Amino acid sequence: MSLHIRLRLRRAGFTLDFNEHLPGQGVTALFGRSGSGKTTLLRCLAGFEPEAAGEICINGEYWQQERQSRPTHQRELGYVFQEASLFAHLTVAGNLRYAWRRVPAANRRITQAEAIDWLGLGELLRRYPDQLSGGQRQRVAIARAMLGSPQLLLMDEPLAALDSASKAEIMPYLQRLPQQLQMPILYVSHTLEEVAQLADHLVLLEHGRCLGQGALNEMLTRLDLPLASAASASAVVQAQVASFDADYHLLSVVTAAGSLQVPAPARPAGDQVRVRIAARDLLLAQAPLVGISALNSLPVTVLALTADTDPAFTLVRLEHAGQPLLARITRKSAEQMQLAAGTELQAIVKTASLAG
Ligand SMILES: Nc1ncnc2c1ncn2[C@@H]1O[C@H](COP(=O)(O)OP(=O)(O)OP(=O)(O)O)[C@@H](O)[C@H]1O
Repeated sequence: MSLHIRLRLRRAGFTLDFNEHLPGQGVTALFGRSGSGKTTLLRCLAGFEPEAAGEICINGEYWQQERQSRPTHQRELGYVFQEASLFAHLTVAGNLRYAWRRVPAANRRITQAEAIDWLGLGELLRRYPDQLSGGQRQRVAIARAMLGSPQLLLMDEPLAALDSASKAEIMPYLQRLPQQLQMPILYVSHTLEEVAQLADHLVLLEHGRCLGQGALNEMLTRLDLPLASAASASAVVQAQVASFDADYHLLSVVTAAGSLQVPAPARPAGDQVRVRIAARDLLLAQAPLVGISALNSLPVTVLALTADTDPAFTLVRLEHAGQPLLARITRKSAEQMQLAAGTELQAIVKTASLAG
């Protein structure tokens, strides 16, 4: 199962030149700054850019092979835009039914009841789009895109137009989608927090080219990419909820090699969560410390070091039970501690947060 995308599109002052194999399942984030070509790549996949040359093969099906290119309506895709474009004259139920009816019965992979349940639309079915909040409209747009039973779901910054409360409301629905939907999702974003919450895989775009792609945490902590020196640089590790301390509002989570206490609301034991550890929130010590306020300490090994873009700092890539972590410490400390690949240390986590 994979997506093979080889595309070239020339415009005045910009060339998209992309040639990658991407995972055929889960959420792949297309990340990069404004103008890096994220939307252009999605538009080529959707068949909106007739000038684009190359090859698009989606889990074994060719949508484009050099000069042979399927028109948009023959590409089984769902497209969710920044702003939901619902039919204003139809209720939520009507919008969903419209999408569902367009798919021949034999090709339907999702029922209306599933889409309504997965996006929490039960209470909204009789409303018209102008009676919905921005976040609700976007949930309907996602359900409608899913009901087209696509082979590929394209999402272009679906949260960008929402305020932070609406973003927080919609996020849990998005986080559950990959388990519910058996279809790959390409998700465009320029917000690292959003990517940390949602993506399994990350493609980094710059000037229309792919700078690198890989599993989320691998990419976030690679020292040769600009992600590691971003102000919000962080690692995201997989963990399981063990317990909740209601007195202190701390969630105990277990990672592969130890537990962490994370300030977060209650979650049921056994839930899989992502824990985000910002590079600036890691302190490094040569031996376990006692009598400090940080609650979490992890044994780590230095994998590599590099200069930060700020000359006062050094970026350190660490490994903790096979998971890469990232620390941003002063260059002076790195020199005084004589850090080098292979050095064993304790990483003191000042604070960690749940990413989902
Ligand atoms: N219709 C168009 N005609 C000509 N140039 C375009 C057109 N649309 C986009 N571009 C240019 O193509 C480049 C890539 O734009 P694109 O919208 O794909 O970037 P992006 O990474 O999605 O950016 P953003 O995050 O701001 O949406 C930019 O230089 C942009 O100015």
